Amino acid sequence: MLIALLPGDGIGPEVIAEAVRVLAAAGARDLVFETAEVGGAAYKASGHPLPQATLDVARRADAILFGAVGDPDCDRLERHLRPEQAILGLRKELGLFANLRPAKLFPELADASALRPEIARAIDLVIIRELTGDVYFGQPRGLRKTDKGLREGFDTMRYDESEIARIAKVGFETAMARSGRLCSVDKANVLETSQLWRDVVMEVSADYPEVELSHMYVDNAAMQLVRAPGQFDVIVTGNLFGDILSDQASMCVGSIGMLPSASLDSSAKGLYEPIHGSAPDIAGQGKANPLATILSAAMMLRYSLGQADVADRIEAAVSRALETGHRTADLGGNASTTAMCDAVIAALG
Ligand SMILES: NC(=O)c1ccc[n+]([C@@H]2O[C@H](COP(=O)([O-])OP(=O)(O)OC[C@H]3O[C@@H](n4cnc5c(N)ncnc54)[C@H](O)[C@@H]3O)[C@@H](O)[C@H]2O)c1
Ligand SMILES: CC(C)[C@H](C(=O)O)[C@@H](O)C(=O)O
Ligand SMILES: [Mg+2]
Repeated sequence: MLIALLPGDGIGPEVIAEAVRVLAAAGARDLVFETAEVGGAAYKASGHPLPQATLDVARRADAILFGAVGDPDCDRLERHLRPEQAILGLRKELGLFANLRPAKLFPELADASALRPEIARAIDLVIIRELTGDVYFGQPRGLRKTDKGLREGFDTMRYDESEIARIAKVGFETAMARSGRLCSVDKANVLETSQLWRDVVMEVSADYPEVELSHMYVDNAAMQLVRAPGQFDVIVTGNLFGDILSDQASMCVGSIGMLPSASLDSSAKGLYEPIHGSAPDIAGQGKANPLATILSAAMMLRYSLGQADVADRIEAAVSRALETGHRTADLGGNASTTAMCDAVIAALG
């Protein structure tokens, strides 16, 4: 099976290298890797953040393991040349509309959570974020001058009912496979897109009478995630709200360096990446927590490669490595990126 490795920028290459080591040590079967440049690294090498050759490898591959993109050197470039366009382009071009972001507290990390340990212990949820629509991709957008000569920026938040229905189905199916509870998060008290979102989610719910559906406004959801996260099992939400809530959820389980993700199309094809970015502030220092990427690799084995047994072994090894006290700085420890990965490999047994 062909895996496209897209390390990207900043800490991306550091954490991808560790995930590849873990895949080998865990006995993942029949993997062939092909590495390609993406993001700021690709821009600097070839003038485009998502070169055609990279897109071609991503299309040919059975799964994609992605590090992170984002480079301060590129912040002043025109938007279409910025590194972040690469991940947005991959999601859109490959039709990866369903983004699964599980947040589960490893019991050993109760003290690393931003929440009180007794609250943090209850966290085992998944955020299902719509990934190819919303204000991220809506047209028109741009910068212009108003009649008064003022600079004005504008974006368009939009969803059509088919986009909402297909992500809602992923939410309901996921809820069926878990506790049977689904919370749809929107801003239907203000936004037309959210009113449609709520209507369509309710329509789809008719096909899932076993699922207990609730609705919550996103501002309240942000508050409830901190107040009583144990009430959530599956959250389904739009692209922008899901982006923000998942970074928040990561601190509830200890660190942004802990949250993996799967971005799926309607088949088994997927892109797997940590939810964090290129972290330029710690890049090149051996400080990055590799666990989000290692756990993303485990998701890849489970969802795209049919190797759930190996995925289970990796997740158990992460748990054991944490139990034995190994932690990177974001979790309050002093293990380097490589030492953290060594601990996971040792725990594979
Ligand atoms: N999918 C992606 O590629 C992706 C995701 C988010 C942000 N970005 C990009 O990354 C760049 C930096 O963005 P940002 O600073 O807002 O977010 P970030 O996630 O890169 O970093 C936020 C903070 O978390 C820390 N952090 C992140 N990952 C960590 C890890 N694995 N271990 C330890 N600490 C970690 C960083 O050091 C930083 O202090 C920007 O260019 C942004 O657009 C890319
Ligand atoms: C880099 C950026 C475009 C991206 C997003 O907003 O989707 C990131 O924050 C993420 O969460 O994957
Ligand atoms: Mg984000």
